[in-house]
Amino acid sequence: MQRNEKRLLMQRTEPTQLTQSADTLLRKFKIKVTGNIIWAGGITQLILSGAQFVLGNVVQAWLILSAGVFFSAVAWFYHGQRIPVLVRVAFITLLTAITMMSMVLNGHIGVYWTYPILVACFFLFSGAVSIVATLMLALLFAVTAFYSIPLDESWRLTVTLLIICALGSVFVVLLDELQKLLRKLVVTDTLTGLQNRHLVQQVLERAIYRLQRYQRPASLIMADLDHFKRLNDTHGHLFGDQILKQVAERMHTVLRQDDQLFRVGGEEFLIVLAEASEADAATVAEKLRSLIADQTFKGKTAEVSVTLSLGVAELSPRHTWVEWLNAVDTALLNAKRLGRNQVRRASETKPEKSAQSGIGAIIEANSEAN
Ligand SMILES: Nc1nc2c(ncn2[C@@H]2O[C@H](COP(=O)(O)OP(=O)(O)OP(=O)(O)O)[C@@H](O)[C@H]2O)c(=O)[nH]1
Repeated sequence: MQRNEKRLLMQRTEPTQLTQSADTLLRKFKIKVTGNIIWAGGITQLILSGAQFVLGNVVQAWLILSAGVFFSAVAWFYHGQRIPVLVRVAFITLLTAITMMSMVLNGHIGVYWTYPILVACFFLFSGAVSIVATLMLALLFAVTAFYSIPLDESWRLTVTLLIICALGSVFVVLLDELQKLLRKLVVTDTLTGLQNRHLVQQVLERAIYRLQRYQRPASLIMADLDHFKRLNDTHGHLFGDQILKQVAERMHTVLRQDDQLFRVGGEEFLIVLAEASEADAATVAEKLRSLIADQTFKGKTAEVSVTLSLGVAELSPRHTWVEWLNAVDTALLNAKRLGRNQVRRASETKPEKSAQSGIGAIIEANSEAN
């Protein structure tokens, strides 16, 4: 199978959901939750205003009705978008004011609204801000309770509000951890533990910026295991997986700390070398080649020899990140054509016309899908 065909097939079989970044997914989720909370706030206030009209509390009824109309308008206006912090603060402040007023005028009846407001606050704000904001609200409600309902009940309310604050804080911390984990999972290749292709564009663009701004060189190495299909067919896919893991581990031993190693395809690896000319990168590539070829690999069921073909390309000031990737890809293709188990440089390779279907175009297509 042609290399580019193989990659396009891989691209098609990856679920779209996985190609979205963790941040995009979480941002969309937060937008949805925040919008729904404001809608719920608006509709609840509209219903409550009706009840106040029936009870004859006209001033309260108008106040609550205005809040309900405002919240509903905000939810409608910002539908599917991030609601600005100031609007969220206004939402919570208005609800708090209405609840405090209700506690003063109606005693216990107002108390019931303190709980959903605290919970909403945890959803509307994130991290430490939500913890501090809910604590402040709990204190405000407690003070109002001591003023408007019997003392023993005020204590009970204060304790239950503080319990909600504590539970909510645990929820915020867990969510934060989950977000970090999700972010890591999205950019990690689960088989080898290397970075997958998600951050490639970002890392290459940073290298381009450093070259343009500070004239710092950078080079790429693209490495592909030779005849890996044959190895899979002979020893099985699980054996192939063991070899892939060991190859990744061996590669690490040659690289410096600030070199970035990605697994960008099935048996294909990309290395971004900061501060390296093409000659430096070719030296590293040659070390990698001999490190893989000179020592056998031991899987659970067999011991095999494996070889690696590598392409090398230095970043030039006229390169976009896609062109740079395609340059190294073409050099690798050349290494394959010339017999495999060797290193080829982009400077000695004629650029390919089919750059549009190369690895650069594929990673670009994945980024655009995010
Ligand atoms: N074990 C294992 N195999 C994989 C994985 N991803 C891709 N492959 C296999 O890698 C092989 C790649 O085969 P080809 O595209 O024909 O390439 P090749 O046999 O290495 O040939 P050249 O690259 O031309 O030297 C296929 O058999 C894939 O199934 C993986 O995660 N684990």
